[in-house]
Amino acid sequence: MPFRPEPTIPHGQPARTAIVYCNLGTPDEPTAPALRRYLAEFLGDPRVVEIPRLAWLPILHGIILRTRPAKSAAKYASIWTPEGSPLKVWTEKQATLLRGYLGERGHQVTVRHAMRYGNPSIPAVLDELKAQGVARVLVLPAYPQYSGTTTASVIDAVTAWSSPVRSLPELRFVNRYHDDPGYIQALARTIRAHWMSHGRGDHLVMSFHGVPERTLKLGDPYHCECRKTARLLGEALGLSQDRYTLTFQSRFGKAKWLEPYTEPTLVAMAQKGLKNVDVVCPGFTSDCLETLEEINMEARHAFLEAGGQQFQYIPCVNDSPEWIRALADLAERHLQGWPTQVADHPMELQATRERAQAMGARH
Ligand SMILES: C=CC1=C(C)c2cc3[nH]c(cc4nc(cc5[nH]c(cc1n2)c(C)c5CCC(=O)O)C(CCC(=O)O)=C4C)c(C)c3C=C
Ligand SMILES: [Fe+2]
Ligand SMILES: [Fe+2]
Repeated sequence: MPFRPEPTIPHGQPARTAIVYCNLGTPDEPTAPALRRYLAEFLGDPRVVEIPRLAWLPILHGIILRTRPAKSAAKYASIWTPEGSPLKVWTEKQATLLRGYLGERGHQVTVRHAMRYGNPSIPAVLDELKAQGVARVLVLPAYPQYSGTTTASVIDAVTAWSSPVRSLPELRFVNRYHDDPGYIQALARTIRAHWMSHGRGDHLVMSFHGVPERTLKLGDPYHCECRKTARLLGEALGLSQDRYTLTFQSRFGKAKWLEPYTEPTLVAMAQKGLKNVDVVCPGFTSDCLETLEEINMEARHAFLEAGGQQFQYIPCVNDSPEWIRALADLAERHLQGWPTQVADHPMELQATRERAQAMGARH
């Protein structure tokens, strides 16, 4: 490891450093009331819908929250698992595995997951960590590409929590890792493994969550970062530019969003004679409604209806070892300078020295 030596902490001391791995959040149940609560919080966030509050809140509460919750609940019901929402299941699993990886590397850190909307909320997790005496918190969003709508909103939630707190832990934020080699390799390996076991289509569509086009004009780097991820992923897979296409999905509302849109692109491809397509969603680090329902159900149906013959959905990086290793590397880089390495136990050190001396080693 090329890292400089870090201060160590004695054995048996509580971990005073924490990582909060933050994802978007998901409803507690696939029901209209649970969806109403979740969507009210999500779509009430001024980072997500940038319409003046006075105009937006009556539309949100008077129209959208009367109709959308039931429709969205039916979609969630179609992907729900016995353990709950896929986004929740994967996010929890990723945090557990990250804790294990970092522990194996000798770091004494608490790893918790938190959700920007819904539960466990960012303030609830931070309150708990503070009560445990945690002195340093690394906030690691589950979003590789920075967007004001997602990453900055996580930062808002943390700073809103911190503003009434007198004695604050040290805080660090990871803003982006869209071009991180570990992330790109984890994506490339997931895709190659899928090709090896299921065969390869004639074209790869890389579908990212969209944002309103206006945010690009206002300086949001999201579009740029999606393009860079797509280019690096294409290079890692050895694909020429005509073998893959970058698209944007999940448009919300009437405004223009980033183009090209995923589903119309797939339909146009099928109409032009493309028979076999592979679709991957590199901006999503865990499978969720937007990948399992919107892509693997709705977009699949549209492609096949338009004349396509085979639609292969390639799952997200989820709990793949390459991805967890990439997350651990990323966390390790951002933890630098914080005392997280557990010192070797003095008794064990002594025993090792004695063994080495008995074997004739020179110190
Ligand atoms: C990956 C990054 C994401 C960006 C950027 C993003 C922007 C964004 N989203 C909406 C509206 C909705 N998104 C919804 C679901 C959803 N969005 C993301 C990620 C990003 N969103 C994920 C991972 C999910 C799935 C959550 C899950 O529970 O599985 C939904 C809710 C579902 C529905 O009712 O359709 C909405 C609404 C906007 C407006 C926006 C940027 C302005
Ligand atoms: Fe979204
Ligand atoms: Fe969607």
